[in-house]
Amino acid sequence: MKLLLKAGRVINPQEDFDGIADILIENGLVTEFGKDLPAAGAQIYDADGLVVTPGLIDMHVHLREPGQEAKEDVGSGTRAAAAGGFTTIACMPNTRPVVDSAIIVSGLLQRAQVEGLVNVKVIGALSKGQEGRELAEIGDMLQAGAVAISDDGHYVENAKLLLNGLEYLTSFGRPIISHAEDESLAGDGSMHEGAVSAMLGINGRPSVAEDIAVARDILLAEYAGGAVHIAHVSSKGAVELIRQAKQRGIKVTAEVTPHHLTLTDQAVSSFDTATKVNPPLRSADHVEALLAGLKDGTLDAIASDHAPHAFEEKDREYRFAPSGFAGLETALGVVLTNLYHTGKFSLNEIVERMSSTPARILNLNRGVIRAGEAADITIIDPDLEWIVDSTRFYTRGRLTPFDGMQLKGKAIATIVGGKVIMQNGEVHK
Ligand SMILES: NC(=O)N[C@@H](CC(=O)O)C(=O)O
Repeated sequence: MKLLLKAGRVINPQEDFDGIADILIENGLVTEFGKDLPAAGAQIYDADGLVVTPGLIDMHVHLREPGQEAKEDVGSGTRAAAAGGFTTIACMPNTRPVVDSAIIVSGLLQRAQVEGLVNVKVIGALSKGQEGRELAEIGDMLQAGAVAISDDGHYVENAKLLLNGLEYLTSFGRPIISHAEDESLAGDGSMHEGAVSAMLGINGRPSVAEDIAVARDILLAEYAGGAVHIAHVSSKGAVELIRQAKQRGIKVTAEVTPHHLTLTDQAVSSFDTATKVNPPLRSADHVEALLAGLKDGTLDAIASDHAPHAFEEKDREYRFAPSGFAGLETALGVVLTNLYHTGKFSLNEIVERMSSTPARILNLNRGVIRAGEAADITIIDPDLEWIVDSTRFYTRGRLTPFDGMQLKGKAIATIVGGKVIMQNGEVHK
């Protein structure tokens, strides 16, 4: 089957290309890329007026399999990814049981083959059971196909364990992804510690909890010569520490979420548990620092931290509700509305941070449109105005702090391996 994407504005940061072009797809691969390609025998997708990019990649997703399918599973999570314009996602290991052995990695990859609509990459746990005591079967998991290692959802309190992990991973060229919030400081808090938490009478998770953890992780990475990736950076102190570490040549990369880039702790004033997330939504000065960090390359990638929970779990008093909310179906719209349409970021900068860069960090053969490579492509209407309606989400965990918001910009087609799996918001399969 041949598919010709006709006359779209192709933004392909890896090749330094931004211009009108056609893309010919055959048997799952991009075969030609250029002007006025012959249409003979091909199905045509008219991309005139649309933006065509390498498939978006979300390197931080909770698919909840195995064991927590009431929140999400591979089928519902990858449908949500397709709806949001993502062609590849990497899933976190804080499941039940934890993804801490090769057999679970293989099982999950097999499930993804059968049930997954988009490419699923697996991140294995750093410690057995994510208990922070003993290293998990890291080498075996990487051999089974895991692309990174993380105890996400948990702070790795034991510095020796993290150091051992970093040293061990140097021989594999894969990063440890760190959930950097010191639990002794943040543990009993439900939101950012500051004026708003004081007013609401909710215990806070202070930004210094994140700063301390990031500082320690950077020092350990430097000492071990290993690579650390800081997940969901949310504090201005963390941004500055990462900036300095990069200047010193330490192997540190970082991601930031659409919600931390756009919302503040003011959102919690509603006591809506859809605003509860780890790390928490912080004050405006932190948001400013995150935007500056993303702009100057201190923060490398945008990742959703899609963390769905069942409605009844979130439908509780603020401090008892679990942290996290759905992110895959709003990520691109939130980013385009707040970063592109405000003139702060170019489309090229956004595509880089949502596709090429996560591909580089996870060492994936993706994030570029090039003849001979897999035809994973996202087609975006940057000017489409829409209202977030969580009742129409594909994810099972439908809570989001963006519900009801008017956004501008949306993925209107998702192509994975040459197959159009989402068109105009409808996911096929
Ligand atoms: N980010 C979140 O708020 N939640 C994550 C776990 C975590 O990172 O705390 C989840 O798995 O639900």
